[in-house]
Amino acid sequence: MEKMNDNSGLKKKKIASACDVEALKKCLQEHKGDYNKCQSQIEAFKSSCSINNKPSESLHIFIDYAENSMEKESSQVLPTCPASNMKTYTPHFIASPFFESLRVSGPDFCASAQSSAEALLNQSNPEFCEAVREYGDRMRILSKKITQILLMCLGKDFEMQFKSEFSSCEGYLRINNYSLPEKRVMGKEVEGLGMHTDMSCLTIVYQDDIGGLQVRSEDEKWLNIDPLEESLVVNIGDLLHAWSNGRLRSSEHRVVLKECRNQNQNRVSLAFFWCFEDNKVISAPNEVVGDGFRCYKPFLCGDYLKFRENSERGKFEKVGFTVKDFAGI
Ligand SMILES: O=C(O)CCC(=O)C(=O)O
Ligand SMILES: [Fe+2]
Repeated sequence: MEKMNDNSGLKKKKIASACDVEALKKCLQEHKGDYNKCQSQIEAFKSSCSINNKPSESLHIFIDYAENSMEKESSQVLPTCPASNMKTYTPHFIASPFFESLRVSGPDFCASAQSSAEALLNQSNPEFCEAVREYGDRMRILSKKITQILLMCLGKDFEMQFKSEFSSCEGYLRINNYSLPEKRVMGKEVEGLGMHTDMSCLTIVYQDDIGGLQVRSEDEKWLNIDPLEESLVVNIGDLLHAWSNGRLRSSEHRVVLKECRNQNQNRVSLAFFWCFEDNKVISAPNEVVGDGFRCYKPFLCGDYLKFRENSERGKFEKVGFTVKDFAGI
């Protein structure tokens, strides 16, 4: 029997601080990152450290607003529409005939949302601005926490790299709107967004209840990532893939437009991309490469983004260019 030696005779229970990740860290280290073996620590971490990810009331206003503003935009003739010159808006046919997207950038999500609202609708909307700010700020906090956990999974003391390598990361949000094709061939899948990897460290996706997101497994099978209430999807992007020398694998994914009961319903998703700053040189630290081969040449983050912007996009069955094409050795 354990000896109690403090005055009260009771062993004091360690109370988890706001975000005490020690237990999880220890478990992941002991089991070399195998999270299946750390379920109880993960549950404890979730309850002590998670932020409330349930889309708030204001987020619904924000999604409705985004849908309405994009419907208005897409019904206009693009060459005469002032917003068609807007760098933050991706109209139909750029990535896919059924996809359009509005970008809102940090660190000041509110200001960015405000200028998009003004350009799209010629009016400001404080509610929209506030909802985007709240969502963007929460996603930034969540991205940092997830990155810290991923670094722990790489091995002992890797989270020490967080401060020096990731502290200048910033995020941007894409509000994606997928319309459904009017004519459909039964049983034929329709491409909403072609196969691609994200140009981020990581991406956090909120999808509505329609579904359609698919991720390609290592053995090249497409897995449906079905919407789950109160859940977000996290993808590792190309920047973290290169920084970790391929140990954290960038996910190949796409969006399939499904048969839907209500054909008038659009699919909406919010993708938050957490990225290195443009002028960061991305080079896997020696500790990360270890005894293995270095797989990527050091490169400037902004140069990779330019390369992707100017190169062929992914198709339904073929992934577009990735960091392997740009910096692979
Ligand atoms: O709409 C989705 O579920 C995913 C969107 C996506 O992959 C992207 O915007 O990069
Ligand atoms: Fe993506």
